[in-house]
Amino acid sequence: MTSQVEAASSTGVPKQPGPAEGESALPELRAMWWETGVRARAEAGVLAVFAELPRLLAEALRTSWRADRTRTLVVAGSTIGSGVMATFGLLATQRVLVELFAAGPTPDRVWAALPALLGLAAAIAIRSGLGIATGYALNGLTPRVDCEVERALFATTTAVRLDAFDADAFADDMERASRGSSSVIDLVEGALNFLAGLAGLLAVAVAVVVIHPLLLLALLVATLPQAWASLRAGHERYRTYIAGSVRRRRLWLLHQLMADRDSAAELRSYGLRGFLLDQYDRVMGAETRIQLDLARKVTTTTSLGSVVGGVATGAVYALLGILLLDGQIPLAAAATCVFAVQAAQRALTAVTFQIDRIYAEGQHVSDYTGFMTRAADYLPAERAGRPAPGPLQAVEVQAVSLAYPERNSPAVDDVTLSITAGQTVAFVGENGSGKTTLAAIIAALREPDTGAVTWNGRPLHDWDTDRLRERIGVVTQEYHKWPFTAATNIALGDIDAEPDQHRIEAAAARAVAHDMIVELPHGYETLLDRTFANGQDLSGGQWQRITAARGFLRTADLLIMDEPSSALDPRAEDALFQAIRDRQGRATTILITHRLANVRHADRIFVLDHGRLIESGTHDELVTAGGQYAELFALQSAGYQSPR
Ligand SMILES: Nc1ncnc2c1ncn2[C@@H]1O[C@H](COP(=O)(O)OP(=O)(O)OP(=O)(O)O)[C@@H](O)[C@H]1O
Repeated sequence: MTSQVEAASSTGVPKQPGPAEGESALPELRAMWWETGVRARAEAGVLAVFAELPRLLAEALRTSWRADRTRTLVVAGSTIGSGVMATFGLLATQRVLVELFAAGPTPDRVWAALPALLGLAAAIAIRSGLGIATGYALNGLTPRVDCEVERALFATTTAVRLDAFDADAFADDMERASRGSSSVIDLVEGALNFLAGLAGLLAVAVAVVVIHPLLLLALLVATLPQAWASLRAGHERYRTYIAGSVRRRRLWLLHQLMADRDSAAELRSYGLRGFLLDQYDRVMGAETRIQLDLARKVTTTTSLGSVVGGVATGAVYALLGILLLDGQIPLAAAATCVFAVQAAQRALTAVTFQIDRIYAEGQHVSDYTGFMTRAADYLPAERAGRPAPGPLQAVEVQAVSLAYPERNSPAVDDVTLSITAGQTVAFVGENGSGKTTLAAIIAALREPDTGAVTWNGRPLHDWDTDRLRERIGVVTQEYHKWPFTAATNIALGDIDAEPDQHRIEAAAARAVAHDMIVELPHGYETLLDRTFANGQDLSGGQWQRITAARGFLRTADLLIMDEPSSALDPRAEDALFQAIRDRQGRATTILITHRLANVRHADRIFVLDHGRLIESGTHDELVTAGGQYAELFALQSAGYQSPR
């Protein structure tokens, strides 16, 4: 275990500031750059909460307005109306009390109070009605805001360039943004409830000032300590959230490792159960200690606030008594003020709770909006009016280089080559020599740092990217197991075309997948994901056949096949390469494989080494040249010779 820590530290990965006790045995996770800003805000204290409030409220109202104008207007109108009714209600209460405390026979006093009493009843009824209207409007607003925000997030995550995913923090950034997207509705609700609470407070303040201005001071004294305490408590909670960010990622990782299907077999065969449970105990131990510490701090702060608030309220009642005895205010005004203090305390509790919520959710929403802004840097440049490319005549790779972030040497280093229509060419070379990266550049999936790739003489980025990609099929080495039926898994290869069972089966046949699919419980309609009812999984080789079929489905001018046969049995491999050879002369294929026997028929073989193109020619030419290709080929073919 110690060696693991040493290994992690020796990689130069920066340590997290002050890892909690008990976690030290776990490998260090990277410090996240986006946490720096959030942490700074979390340190900023209660005043910073108020400083941010206007921005967050504006953000919430903007989002709400965009999602549903009518409902936003209903909520705003009801909120203001409700505030006005609250003021009216308190003033009516005072009027009722004045009439009831006046001199004269009781029936006369009741009759005199009746109009004010009716006014009070009307104010209460209207306020309740407005509350119901707000509830309905908010209920309708929730799904609309959720949809608007989530749709925008996915529209962005699916549009950004592939190199975004190489950037250090992008994946974490995206994870927090998706958490943030679900906070938007909380922010909107919090903001609307906050405004409602504020309207209630204002209403009380106005009523109190009308009765006696000095009572406003009393009101403030009675309510502010509690407000401060609950704001501090909220602040503590957010600080803990940030402090636990790295730990939560570790827990999530451990959940995956211990409860995931993919790791289940290795976990058992290597006996990793105890090791992983021990890691879990350490992280959870630290988490529990931190949560207990937080609970203690929060309880202390809120208790303190309650005690101070109670004393302050007592002082206010004492002040009222003095004013009353001194004849400064009538009994009715003093009694109304007691109601007002209680109403203000209720409104303030709601307001501070909402401030807390707005601040905490607002930070997550800032993660979301911040991500959307940063992700915009990764969106492909909009260049209107670019022409659609015609059928492939030639692809030219001109002095192309690409270095991944934080890598010292380029993955592709000054490569120049050309491919003409109808050719089958092969990229070969040792692991990490840059074959996949070069293919991704040719497929317009990655932009080179320097140099250019042309399609029929014009740089790739001068063509309409979508139309260009339609002419290119890519069977990737790290294919994805899409959780759809076998037929759909193949149809994804040409998703814009009408589903055509005949075409799908033909593509499957070329990839030696047809017979295997027919034998599945529901044939082409078998769901290829065990997490669904009646779902099935396939072997690695079977998945690879489906992936190749997906590539064959599209009648692509240029088909790039990256290690399409690494998991195939000899018969399937032979049939697959026969299908690839059938394209020769009719369509263009780039083949990436370590099985050199399969590239003998290629029109041209390009040999890469540490990103550089070191040899090219036909199989015979390269063998005669006696370079790296000849050496690798000899090594591989020696495995098939009988030992001497
Ligand atoms: N997304 C990435 N981020 C950082 N480095 C990467 C990334 N993808 C590849 N590399 C690095 O770039 C170099 C070239 O990788 P590439 O996948 O192109 O090699 P390859 O020749 O296809 O390898 P293999 O034969 O193992 O498939 C390697 O050193 C690899 O570690």
